[in-house]
Amino acid sequence: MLSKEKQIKRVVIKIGSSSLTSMHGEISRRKLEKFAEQIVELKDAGYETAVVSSGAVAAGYRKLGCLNRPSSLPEKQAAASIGQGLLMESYSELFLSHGYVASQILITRSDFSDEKRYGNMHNTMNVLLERGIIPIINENDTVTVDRLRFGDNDTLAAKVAGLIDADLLIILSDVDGLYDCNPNDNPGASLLERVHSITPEIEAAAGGSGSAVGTGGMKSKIQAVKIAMAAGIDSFLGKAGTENILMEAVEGRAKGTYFKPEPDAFNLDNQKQWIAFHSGPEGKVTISSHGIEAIVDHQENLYLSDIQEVKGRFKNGAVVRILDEEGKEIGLGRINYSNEQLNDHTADEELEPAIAQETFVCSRDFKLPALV
Ligand SMILES: Nc1ncnc2c1ncn2[C@@H]1O[C@H](COP(=O)(O)OP(=O)(O)O)[C@@H](O)[C@H]1O
Ligand SMILES: N[C@@H](CCC(=O)OP(=O)(O)O)C(=O)O
Repeated sequence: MLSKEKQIKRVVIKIGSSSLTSMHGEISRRKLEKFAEQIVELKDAGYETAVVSSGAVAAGYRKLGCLNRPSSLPEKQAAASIGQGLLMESYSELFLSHGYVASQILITRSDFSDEKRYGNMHNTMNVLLERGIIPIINENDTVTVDRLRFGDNDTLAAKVAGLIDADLLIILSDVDGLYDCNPNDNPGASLLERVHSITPEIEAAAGGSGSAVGTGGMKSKIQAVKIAMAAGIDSFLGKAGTENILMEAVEGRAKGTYFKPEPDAFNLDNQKQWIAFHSGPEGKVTISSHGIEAIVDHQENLYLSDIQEVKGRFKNGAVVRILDEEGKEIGLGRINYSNEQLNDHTADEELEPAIAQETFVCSRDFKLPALV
């Protein structure tokens, strides 16, 4: 179940296309209404809720003149540009009828890797949530480049959960949890009710999408849960459309799979999360064993005298990979000097440590590569 000591206040709810569409792949007003009603119940009970909603392509492709959900990227983007507005109109109307205001936030992958935009998203969402608004978030489909897309919204939802320090990430899908193998192909599959770490067996059990409208399948949900777990956030995966599923999920008694980070999971603050998951490290710095002792074992700052080798070009303030003498990565950190200052020995140690503890993330603790 959820951490006993954890008071759930802020929740991110992700709903997939397959849970908002009819048999023919178009948006189902009835499903949208039922979903909105459950969110209203959470709001009435005092929870701050952000919604990551798919469905823009589904809501728009018919009006674009396509008979079926398109498969080419330009057509999907065009369909999303029609559908996103319609989807928002429906959400706004449904929430307003219960006295709540919805807001739209469209995000691309690069918004997370740009630290300023990351900070702006963080501040905007905090204001909205604190004022009782319901942010409705989706990928900004019309402007995303294929290679840089989230594609599915599971990863986006996990990153949003980290961004706003959510207490729980709820992923609603067309399946009532994670099974030990794809239940669509295996009638005897068993539901896994509690998961404490994403093992290779779990990753192997998670297959692709079973529907024509879903994109990520269980694979992308598990990757998303991994990101949430690394940020110390509990997740729940359950079936959309189930009566009271949202309230039961926050109360820790819903049917589905609860993912609870291991007790030793590292709860990264916002700055460290950005360094760990969103920054693009720009260079490599090898440090001495004395430096490792300081920055890893004693949680102290790293000083210039412990830097042995510098690779790549970076400005002061960039995030770099930190390696030990054998070339093994020990973490990521924001370096206070440029590669030129370090190589030319023109850095002034008096001013700042090379890497401060507050801007260092140890690989041992977050257990994930950067830029997941
Ligand atoms: N181990 C598993 N447990 C549960 N579902 C699985 C598993 N492996 C693959 N799946 C598939 O993942 C699907 C859910 O993902 P997806 O279709 O992308 O939904 P959504 O639109 O909600 O994101 C399920 O319907 C199921 O077919
Ligand atoms: N951004 C897209 C979502 C893509 C998608 O299908 O995601 P999902 O159903 O969550 O696997 C849309 O709104 O149509």
